[in-house]
Amino acid sequence: MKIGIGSDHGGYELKEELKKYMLEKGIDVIDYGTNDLTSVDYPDYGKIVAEAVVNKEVERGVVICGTGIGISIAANKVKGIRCALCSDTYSARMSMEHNNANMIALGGRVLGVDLAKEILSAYLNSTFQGGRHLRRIEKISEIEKTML
Ligand SMILES: O=C(CO)[C@H](O)[C@H](O)[C@H](O)COP(=O)(O)O
Repeated sequence: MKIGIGSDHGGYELKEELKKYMLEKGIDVIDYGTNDLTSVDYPDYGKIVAEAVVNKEVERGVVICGTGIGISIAANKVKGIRCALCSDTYSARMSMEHNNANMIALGGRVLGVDLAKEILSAYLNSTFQGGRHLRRIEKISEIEKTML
């Protein structure tokens, strides 16, 4: 599996931890920045990872800012993205099983590293269940088509 990861400065430290965690597990990771704690703007990183997912450079994306809120909002503006902000393992699993989320967002100032790893693992180890959930995902795509 190839995962794209990105963060602003508020998510940088957690990004580095999660990148190391995935690499240790043999997961291919592309890091889209940021590369240090210098203040940057989360929409830039939400967008670049979201575009990498939509363009199939990576299979799924992980984005991190201070709360995960801003970067998830930004990622969800890219057509075809379903980015789920997760702060517990159940939601992370459901985001894939029910919502087929192609990205998750995490809060670097909200989550401890161990919980963040558990959330990421729950997300990566889950698969979309299809069925009634597919119908609902398709309705989300229909909404996207009507957007101006
Ligand atoms: O998106 C956010 C808030 O909605 C993130 O938490 C940002 O990382 C945060 O806003 C950055 O704040 P800072 O005071 O500029 O470090």
